[in-house]
Amino acid sequence: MANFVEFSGAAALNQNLSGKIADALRQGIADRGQASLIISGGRTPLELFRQLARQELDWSRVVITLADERWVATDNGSSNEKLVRNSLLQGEVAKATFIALKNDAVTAAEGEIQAEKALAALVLPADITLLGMGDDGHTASLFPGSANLVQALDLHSTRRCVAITPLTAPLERMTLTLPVLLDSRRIYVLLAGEAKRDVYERAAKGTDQNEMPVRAVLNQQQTPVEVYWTA
Ligand SMILES: O=C1O[C@H](COP(=O)(O)O)[C@@H](O)[C@H](O)[C@H]1O
Repeated sequence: MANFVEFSGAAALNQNLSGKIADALRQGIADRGQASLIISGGRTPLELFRQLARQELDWSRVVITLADERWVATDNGSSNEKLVRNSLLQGEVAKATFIALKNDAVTAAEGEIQAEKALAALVLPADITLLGMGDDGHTASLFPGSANLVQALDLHSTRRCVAITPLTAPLERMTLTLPVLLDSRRIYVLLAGEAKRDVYERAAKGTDQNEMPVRAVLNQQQTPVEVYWTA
């Protein structure tokens, strides 16, 4: 079960979490010569990414990828890659290796094979996986009730990514699969606002992963999960 940590404000949370992520990456570099970081998009992590970009470490030894991507052009305002390029992959962090999930295929389903090939460069286990959560209980792009959710949640699957068409949100997506998301030394779930806290509490009580896929991350024993929340 996840450990819930409440902060007095976004500034305190972002300062704490950017420091923890940077420390974990430094440790990965010291122990193994390289580190890997899986991050989410959406609105919540923007300021965290700006603070993380100021952390001093050897970013050239870090591989970064997204937990999920919306299948839009990378200059589209909904692109998670665009958000990450503008907020995190700046200055020294531009030396990191970034693995994009979006490619030139017209649909995410058509882009799966190419995205799988790109993800072969992702060193697992990741040092840190940073996830968010939607009001519908999705995390990454594991959306409730979506057609490919069973494949994406399959812990025995060797697939690294799966195309998803959400029922509860616009845009086709590419998501990392559950076994990849859990193949991490530590997972942080970053939440802001009372509404997300309510959703989290509902998710933490139940077991149906099809209804709230974030439960597959919260209710597992494989990987330590910290839920970082602020109003
Ligand atoms: O669509 C997405 O939503 C979740 C949550 O986003 P937020 O805007 O509420 O922070 C995000 O974690 C995911 O990466 C994104 O693609």
